[in-house]
Amino acid sequence: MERLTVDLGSRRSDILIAPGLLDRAADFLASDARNARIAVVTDDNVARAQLPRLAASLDKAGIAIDPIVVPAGEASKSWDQLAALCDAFAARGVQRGEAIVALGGGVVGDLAGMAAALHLRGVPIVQIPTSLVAQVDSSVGGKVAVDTKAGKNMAGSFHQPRLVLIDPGCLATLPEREMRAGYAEIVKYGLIGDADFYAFCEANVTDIMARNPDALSHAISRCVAAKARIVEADEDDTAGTRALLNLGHSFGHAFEALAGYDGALLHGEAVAAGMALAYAYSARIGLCDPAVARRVSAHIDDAGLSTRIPDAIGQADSRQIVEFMMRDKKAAGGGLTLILAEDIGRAVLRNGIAPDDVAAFLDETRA
Ligand SMILES: NC(=O)c1ccc[n+]([C@@H]2O[C@H](COP(=O)([O-])OP(=O)(O)OC[C@H]3O[C@@H](n4cnc5c(N)ncnc54)[C@H](O)[C@@H]3O)[C@@H](O)[C@H]2O)c1
Ligand SMILES: O=C(O)C(=O)C[C@@H](O)[C@H](O)[C@H](O)COP(=O)(O)O
Ligand SMILES: [Zn+2]
Repeated sequence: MERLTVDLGSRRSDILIAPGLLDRAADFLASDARNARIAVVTDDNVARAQLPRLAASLDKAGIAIDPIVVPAGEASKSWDQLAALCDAFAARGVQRGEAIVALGGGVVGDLAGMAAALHLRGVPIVQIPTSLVAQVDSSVGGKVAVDTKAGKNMAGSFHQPRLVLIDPGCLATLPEREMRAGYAEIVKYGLIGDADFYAFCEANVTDIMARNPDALSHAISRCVAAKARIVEADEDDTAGTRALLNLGHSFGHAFEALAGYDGALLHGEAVAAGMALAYAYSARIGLCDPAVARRVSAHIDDAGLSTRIPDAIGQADSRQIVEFMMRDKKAAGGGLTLILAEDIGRAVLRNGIAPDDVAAFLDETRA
């Protein structure tokens, strides 16, 4: 079993990674139960595919689950579901110090984490990520949020998990499309700061997608270790270090908002296109070699992900895309703030980018 930590003193997270870990989850959760019960937030897909494994492990330890099941999909990252979860915690009498377990993908993790941050002004959260996005990215680092009319994750907080249990075996039941979407966040870690890992991705994309245990475990642990170091350096995303994890997200979040959170466009798909566009724009302004941008685009394409403005945004034009991008959480001062790139493994934060220039660039990519 691999053990990693996000060392933030009293907000420290322990991260355990091992195939089969879900079947041993009770070994790590016993202290979180009260009156031999524990509240588990999940979604309806994961309730079918993976909850029975968690329940069996806890049952052996004499602990019963109080399942709270939300509908699968991004639409659940809403004010309504957040309020319903807070009410459910209150109805179950969840007390301070008693941890909530989030079993699922990034939607469940972000939503349950947000509700845990609010209930009684904060109860501990244990993340058990079951999607690739969640295992390589969202379960670590404490960003929790819901989507609002203004855009993706516009109301949120930081609520570090006490514990993250990552069982790559959970991915056996994850649909292919979700695996591909998760791969986008894996590639991101190579692009922002680790050219060797990016080369590993290029060479091993087929094995990762095929859920080859060695390739998958290596990718998960490299991403989680990288994220742990970034979060330790800049937990609250104010120093410009954590912002690099947002590569592709300014474009991507705008696409998701315009597509409407109905499943037509997944987060990872939006980020994949956003990363290709961030590199293409970097080449356009002379920040990186156009050959580098083409290499990134070719790899994203090889992984079965689109590098273009998604059809799911319908009739929305470049101005509307840029309007959402202006509301990005990274925005500071005038103009757009984007994560751009000088090379593979060298992402940079840039402020004051002219919105008109980005709109013109987007128009060109559509032509
Ligand atoms: N907090 C962060 O740092 C962070 C990082 C990245 C992404 N996110 C957020 O995460 C969300 C995307 O996460 P996601 O891609 O996991 O989406 P998701 O939670 O919707 O999960 C994807 C789909 O796979 C299903 N699923 C999950 N695990 C499964 C399994 N083992 N077997 C069968 N089906 C399974 C889910 O039911 C869902 O239908 C977005 O809202 C994004 O903004 C947050
Ligand atoms: O953990 C982070 O920091 C990230 O940026 C990881 C992203 O993959 C993730 O999608 C995150 O939720 C985006 O954060 P936001 O602050 O842009 O909403
Ligand atoms: Zn993301």
